[in-house]
Amino acid sequence: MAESSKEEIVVGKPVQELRLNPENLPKNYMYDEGGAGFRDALVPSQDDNIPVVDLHRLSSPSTAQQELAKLRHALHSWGCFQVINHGIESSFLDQVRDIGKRFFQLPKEEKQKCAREPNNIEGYGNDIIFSENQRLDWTDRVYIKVQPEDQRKFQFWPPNPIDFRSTVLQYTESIKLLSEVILKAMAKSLNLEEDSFINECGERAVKFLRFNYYPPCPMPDHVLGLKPHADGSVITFLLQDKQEEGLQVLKDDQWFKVPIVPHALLINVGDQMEILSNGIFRSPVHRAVINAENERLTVAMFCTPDPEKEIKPLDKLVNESRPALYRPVKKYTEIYFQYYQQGRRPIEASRI
Ligand SMILES: O=C(O)CCC(=O)C(=O)O
Ligand SMILES: [Fe+2]
Repeated sequence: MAESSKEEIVVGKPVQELRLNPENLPKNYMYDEGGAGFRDALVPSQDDNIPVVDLHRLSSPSTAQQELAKLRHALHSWGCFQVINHGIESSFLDQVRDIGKRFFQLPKEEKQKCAREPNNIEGYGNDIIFSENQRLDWTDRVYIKVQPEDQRKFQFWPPNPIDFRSTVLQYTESIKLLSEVILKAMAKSLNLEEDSFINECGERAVKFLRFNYYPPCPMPDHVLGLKPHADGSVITFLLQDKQEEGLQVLKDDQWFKVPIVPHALLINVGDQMEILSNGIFRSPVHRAVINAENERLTVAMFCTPDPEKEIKPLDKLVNESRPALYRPVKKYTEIYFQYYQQGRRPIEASRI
């Protein structure tokens, strides 16, 4: 087998095409050890469920403290939470899912118009293949940088569906506002100045949007939609599929199913937030499983700092009893994908 390199060695076929030939699934998609285990994850108990944080309660003086305590607990124990009453209309969230689904239904030639280029993640495509023995994910994607505005590369944005661009722009604005509310609340939950995390991200903070499309798979017990990973972001907003579950999160060495909460967005702590919070907030390892019958589509918005900013534990969270647990990092997104495709966690390189 070839050693893993930093160059893409071959551009793989779309997963949507592979599924039409189930007898010949490439071995890189197969996990022999899978068994029914992949899809039999635990359901969180009522007493220790993935917390649901209500933004109305968070902004109302009589309930704010209780909700902040819930948020802090969520970020420390699960590293994720579902947010409700976030102000984004459910019908608009449906529209965001819908433009994604309609894109993946287009003919191949139409989708190829915004195909990613070798060694580049932006555009329509799937895993970058760095080595022959790399495990591959059963997913096709559209991955685009949506902020800062002057870094948008519209050649990688689908020209079809016709309302793709306007919907994405509106969604980006909504998430930008919501992310500020969430980052302020996260800072307050640690008794920090409310702009602490926002300032660390900088005025030229970067947001990536990714549509993850998981076609039905003939071997769902031996193939993963997305291999175990933690996000490289500060925080990630995940709009789940309306019907199909598939996301699992690792806690105390066990996989738990992440339920679908109607109208909610799931928020994940990313590695750069784990570093900023000096490990108080946990960037959780998660994965996506698939099924034989139905497609699944999710939309992830990764909020990341200006890559020129150095990210390190906030001074106020470092003291004698809790020394800095991470070295400073810069341009984390660039190293992230190399590690990801090797099934490794880039945060290990930063841990002291
Ligand atoms: O599709 C999912 O459920 C998970 C997506 C995810 O983890 C990601 O895009 O990083
Ligand atoms: Fe993720």
